[in-house]
Amino acid sequence: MGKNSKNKNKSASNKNQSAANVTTHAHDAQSSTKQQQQHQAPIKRPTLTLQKRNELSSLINALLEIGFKQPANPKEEWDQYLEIQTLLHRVQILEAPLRRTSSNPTTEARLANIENFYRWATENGLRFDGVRIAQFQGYELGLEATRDIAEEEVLFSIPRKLILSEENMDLDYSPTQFGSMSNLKLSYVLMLEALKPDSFWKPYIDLLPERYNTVLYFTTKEMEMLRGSNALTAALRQCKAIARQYAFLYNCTVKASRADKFNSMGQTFKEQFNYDLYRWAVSTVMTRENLVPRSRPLHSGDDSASQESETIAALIPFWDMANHRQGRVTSFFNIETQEMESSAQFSFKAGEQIFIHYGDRSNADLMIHNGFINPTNPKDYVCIKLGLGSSDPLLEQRAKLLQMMQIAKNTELQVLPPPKYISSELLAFVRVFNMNAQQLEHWITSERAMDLLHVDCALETTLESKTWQYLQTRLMLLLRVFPTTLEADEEQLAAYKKGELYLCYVEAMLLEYRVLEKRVLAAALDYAKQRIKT
Ligand SMILES: C[S@@+](CC[C@H](N)C(=O)[O-])C[C@H]1O[C@@H](n2cnc3c(N)ncnc32)[C@H](O)[C@@H]1O
Repeated sequence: MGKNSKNKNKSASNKNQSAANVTTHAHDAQSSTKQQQQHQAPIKRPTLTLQKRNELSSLINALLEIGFKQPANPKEEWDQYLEIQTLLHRVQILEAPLRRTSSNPTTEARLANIENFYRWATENGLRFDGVRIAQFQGYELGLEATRDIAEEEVLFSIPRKLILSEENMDLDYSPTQFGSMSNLKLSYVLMLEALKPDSFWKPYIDLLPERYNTVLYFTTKEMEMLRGSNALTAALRQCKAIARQYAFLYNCTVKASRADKFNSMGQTFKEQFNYDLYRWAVSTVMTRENLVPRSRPLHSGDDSASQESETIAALIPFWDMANHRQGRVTSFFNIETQEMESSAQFSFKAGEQIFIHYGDRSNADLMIHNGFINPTNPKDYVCIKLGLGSSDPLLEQRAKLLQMMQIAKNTELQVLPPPKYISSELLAFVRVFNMNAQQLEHWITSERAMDLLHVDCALETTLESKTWQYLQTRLMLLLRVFPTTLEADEEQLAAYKKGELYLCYVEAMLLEYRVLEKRVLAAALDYAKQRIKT
């Protein structure tokens, strides 16, 4: 639920939330497109030879095998990533003839499709006032105020008919193995529509970027820039998960058994599906999705309250042209009108860019899933891994005390930017980690275990100093594993900003991300040092 929503008819629209299950209904728009489809002469598209298909099959098997292998250590994780990239590169070479020719390779080309988009969107119920889509340096497209706009003023409303979700999937002719993988289903729907020459959604798809800056588009050299960073594992896992999903989709569509039903579009999909198309669709979803309530309850007899609480991932044309600025969520799905509504989170002057707030996210999360970072992110944090040793004789007691504070014994905890530095859970974990048997016994039997979460909790001096010593050492080690120092990175970033050093968008983002992560760790390290002195 959106933090600023009190209206029970409005369902929140925070991009952070995860999505839900499958439905049995398709949109009206979808079925009319289906009818048109049946009367259409088939388009001649390139297909792959049997030999290439066989080669692809063995690459798919290799991707699945490595995709399910758990790496034993960071080196193995990195090596797996390199192996997956090599396999995907070979896949891309084999699939090259299937690549979609995009009508929108540049921002200017996207803009050339804008009149068509407006016509389609307004004919189908988009209402907007004082806003237009425009180009902005550093953002590609965004929303611009065409007049002065007051805070809270309604900017636009988008009807359900213009919202693309898994509900547009024709379940009679779709793979049954998708289960509750909402993002995968939405990506599948988007790919189907992108392959249809006369899709209802074509004017929207023609306005989308052709490629993205998400981790799926990083080269291995770019990924290497994250060496030493706490974001590396999450970035590698994301690439691995998407490679695995591609192989899974290949098996349940291209290599589907004869018993599986596919309509003519499904047949086209079987021939045309390729990794590049999936990477594009998944990145479109990752960078632009929002959550909306299902249009109909999943089970008959469900009331509107359950409809409201069950949300699914969706693409919302026009709304998804807005860029992010930290603030508050001001987009809601109005259950009564069945429209997505957005109001202004600040006042805007004519000509200014209108930003919306996507939700509170760390820079690592923004970089991995959205392909940008926020250099002044007040909600940033750096996740570090902590765990109790299995040979620790006090393991059970420590785990018990941690559990009393709802902290897992193997977990990731947050280092925060000033003025907080160390999250409550991180501090409590390190305190418990450094306790002796007597201290553990004392805190387990006391009713004040939660006090350990507070920085000013009264603790024995030796325990308090061991805690801050431990944090100091850990933070120092985290900074040391980076191949470059903070000072060297700061210098490079300054040179880039002065125009003395050329970096592409992703390289500059990665360099700045590294600087921001190191600044958070270095500030927390200074803080830990101060705590030791006092
Ligand atoms: C929902 S789309 C917004 C429209 C997008 N700019 C376009 O041209 O289609 C989200 C994407 O916009 C860009 N973006 C959004 N907010 C940004 C910001 N504050 N800084 C840089 N890029 C941003 C990122 O590429 C992100 O993945």
